[in-house]
Amino acid sequence: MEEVIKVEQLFKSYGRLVAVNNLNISVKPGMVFGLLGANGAGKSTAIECILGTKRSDSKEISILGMNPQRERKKLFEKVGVQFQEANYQDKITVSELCEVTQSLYKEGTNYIELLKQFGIIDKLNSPVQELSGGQRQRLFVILALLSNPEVVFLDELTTGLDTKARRDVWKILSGLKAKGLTIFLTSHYMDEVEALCDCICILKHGRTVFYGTVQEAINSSPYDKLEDAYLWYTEEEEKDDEDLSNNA
Ligand SMILES: Nc1ncnc2c1ncn2[C@@H]1O[C@H](COP(=O)(O)OP(=O)(O)OP(=O)(O)O)[C@@H](O)[C@H]1O
Repeated sequence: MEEVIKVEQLFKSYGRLVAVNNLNISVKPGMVFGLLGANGAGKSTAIECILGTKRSDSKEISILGMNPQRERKKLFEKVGVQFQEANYQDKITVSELCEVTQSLYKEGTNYIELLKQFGIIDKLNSPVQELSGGQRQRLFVILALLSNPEVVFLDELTTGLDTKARRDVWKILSGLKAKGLTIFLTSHYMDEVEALCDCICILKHGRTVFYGTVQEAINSSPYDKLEDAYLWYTEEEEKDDEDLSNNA
């Protein structure tokens, strides 16, 4: 297969607000792809449209060659999704939530091993509600990996994690990538993007303002650090707009 994720001319609006405007994405097997942009740029909307959980207009959207709306059940055996907040029963424990989630899939992976890798094995019998924000975040990444997926979508992967936990998550994901996992992530942390992403797309008000590698993003900007280049891409248009209005 040439592309694990293919998106052509994706448009999504909420009433008069155009949240995603002509988005094109191509993710090859084993690649880590990062969708970046400020709050409200359209990242979560784009992910939901790609996964088919939100309706959109597009020329084509496919994951592993399948249409996410038409081939939902088959597709979700092979696709992991990390939710920002999962729905779970009040008193459910970590092991119970892992069991319930795993039971949704034909093939599963060893969640005990994942809990160990992600450093929350001591919480096995704790209610999910009693986990700290960072521990819960790690649990949601684990849940996304339980089906032993070929591709995983991670929305704001390490938000709320401490420095060591972030590094640990990066290491685990790099290991999974080495085994062939394709990863689609969103992140607000440029160090994370530099550590993980082979290709990035920067959105601004739903439009793509940069698409390419981290190095290309830096090279095409006046800066030599990704964070500065990223801010330049996301702020430049506003400067132009201001110039235009000043000259008007
Ligand atoms: N259900 C909705 N109805 C109306 N507008 C929405 C809805 N969901 C999102 N929006 C708007 O669409 C735009 C894109 O939102 P989206 O959540 O996709 O951004 P994001 O890039 O994921 O932001 P963040 O980094 O804050 O998570 C925003 O202006 C948001 O207010």
